Amino acid sequence: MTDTIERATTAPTAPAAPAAKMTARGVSVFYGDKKAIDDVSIDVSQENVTAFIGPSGCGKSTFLRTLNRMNDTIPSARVEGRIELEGENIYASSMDVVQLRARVGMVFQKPNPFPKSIYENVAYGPRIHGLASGKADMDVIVEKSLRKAGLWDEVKDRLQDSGTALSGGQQQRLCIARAIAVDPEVILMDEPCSALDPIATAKIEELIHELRGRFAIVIVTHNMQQAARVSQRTAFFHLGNLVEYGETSEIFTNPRETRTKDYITGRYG
Ligand SMILES: Nc1ncnc2c1ncn2[C@@H]1O[C@H](COP(=O)(O)OP(=O)(O)OP(=O)(O)O)[C@@H](O)[C@H]1O
Repeated sequence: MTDTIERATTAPTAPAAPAAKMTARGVSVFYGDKKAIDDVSIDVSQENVTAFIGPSGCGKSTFLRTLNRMNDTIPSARVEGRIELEGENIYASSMDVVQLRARVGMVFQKPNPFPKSIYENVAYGPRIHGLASGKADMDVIVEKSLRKAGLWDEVKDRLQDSGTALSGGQQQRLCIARAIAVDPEVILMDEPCSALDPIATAKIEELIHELRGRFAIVIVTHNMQQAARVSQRTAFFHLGNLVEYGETSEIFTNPRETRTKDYITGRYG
């Protein structure tokens, strides 16, 4: 744990009360009769990387998925409460879910590029959202997105190769480029490094640092060192409850709640 604490204290500190990009108020999530998330309220800002931590099954992924309505794809899932993106209720019947998921992009645990070329993986979103006016414009979007995802130099000479032929870490950066290509406001990452080796993991963590501020980033991680390294705000979940949410350095060095302390000191998890 010493390692965690040292890293946490050297992480950049969050500015005071940054404006919220997304707000959740009184959010509960049910799978059938089972309540997986109980009355969670949280703000997510653009300036900070926000980490969701907590033991397996505590509801981190469930709550993350409420932020871009990915739970809509699970028939038994039901969401109560209010979630706003820039003041707009994302569960309103007028909300276009395809647009919402472009504004709030997602990167999954297992890299999931389309079985298409590297170029097409990135171009697909801008094409369906009508963001490019022609081939030259699309080329610019693809290059910019791959550059922002730290992948351009590795793939610029083989853009027509299949995305699935890349290494796992490269595939994950391709998925990040794909999310970036539609110019999202928020990027949700659900354990984005859990299938990667330490070197590929370090590259994704570096990338998260670089993307911080341009996009609001929310990351679910099992790895407390990772939360301490990449985030400025940390939310600790336990049994569907949000136990504590605050500056990452505070959560790791001076948690207010006993349950948080027990978790970060490895007493359970
Ligand atoms: N599709 C689903 N149908 C029914 N129950 C589900 C579904 N997905 C998750 N759950 C349940 O909801 C609770 C929260 O699960 P969730 O996956 O959100 O937790 P988590 O903290 O992300 O866990 P992990 O760290 O293991 O991924 C668990 O009890 C889980 O079994």
